[in-house]
Amino acid sequence: MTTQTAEFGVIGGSGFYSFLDDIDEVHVDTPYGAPSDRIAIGTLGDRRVAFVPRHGRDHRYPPHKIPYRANLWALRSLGVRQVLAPSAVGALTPTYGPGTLAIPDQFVDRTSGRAQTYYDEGAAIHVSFADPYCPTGRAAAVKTAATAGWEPVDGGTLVVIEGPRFSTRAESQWFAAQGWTLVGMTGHPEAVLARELALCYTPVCLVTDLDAGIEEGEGVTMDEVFRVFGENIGRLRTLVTDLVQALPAERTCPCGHALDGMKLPLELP
Ligand SMILES: CSC[C@H]1O[C@H](OP(=O)(O)O)[C@H](O)[C@@H]1O
Ligand SMILES: Nc1ncnc2[nH]cnc12
Repeated sequence: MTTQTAEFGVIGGSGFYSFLDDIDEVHVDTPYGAPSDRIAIGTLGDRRVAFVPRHGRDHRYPPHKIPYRANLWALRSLGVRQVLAPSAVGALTPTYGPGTLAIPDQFVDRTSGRAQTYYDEGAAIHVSFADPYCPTGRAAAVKTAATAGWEPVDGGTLVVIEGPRFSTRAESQWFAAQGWTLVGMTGHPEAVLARELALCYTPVCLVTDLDAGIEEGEGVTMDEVFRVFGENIGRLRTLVTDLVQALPAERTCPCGHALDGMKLPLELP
């Protein structure tokens, strides 16, 4: 068992496999198996930060096979209470071109078959989830990005598809017709598992492509996602670095109270 602790967690997405310079790496085991990779722990100013790449450093886990439960559990067991979740997403509206930063405020789950709860035996636990993301984290992300000159899209709905394939044009047009604005593959169950552990969770979405329903070429490709992500990784890293330091150390949001009064069937780490 490690003696290392961190209060802030960052879960890196596609193309975001490392963070922080001077790190200790720890292996953390959980009742849900091993996380996606070793967890890197380091310091930003006076903040202790733990980083895990959700697909693994070698991108070995496709979105439907990511050990989401282990990742969130491991972060909490290190002391993490606030999680930032950078992610590559497609846009469902042509006004959000590649390179757009978006901090959605809602998501729609279109995944299937993923383990999405810690509470599947021993007691029925139902967390509130009307607003899936931390209000403090979202506000800080919007403000930090705007201050850095990267005006973000504040709000919108991320539809999370099962993948690993990208959407058909018809699916994509249907998503857009619902009023949903972004599409990704990892936002669920990551956000709800964070809520089930009473963690704050803030999405930081980088648009890498216009999804199939609005782009006129061959459709989204993996190469395109990685290329655009690579072009923006510098400013995304800077943003996440600034954001960790901008977040209040003491939580006043509702996230930490998600389990108040509930008789949990398991002991949280
Ligand atoms: C690499 S193409 C699709 C892949 O990219 C996104 O990953 P992440 O959310 O971890 O940045 C998307 O959700 C897919 O998993
Ligand atoms: N168009 C897209 N659909 C689903 N996930 C994505 N991640 C990045 N771009 C995406």
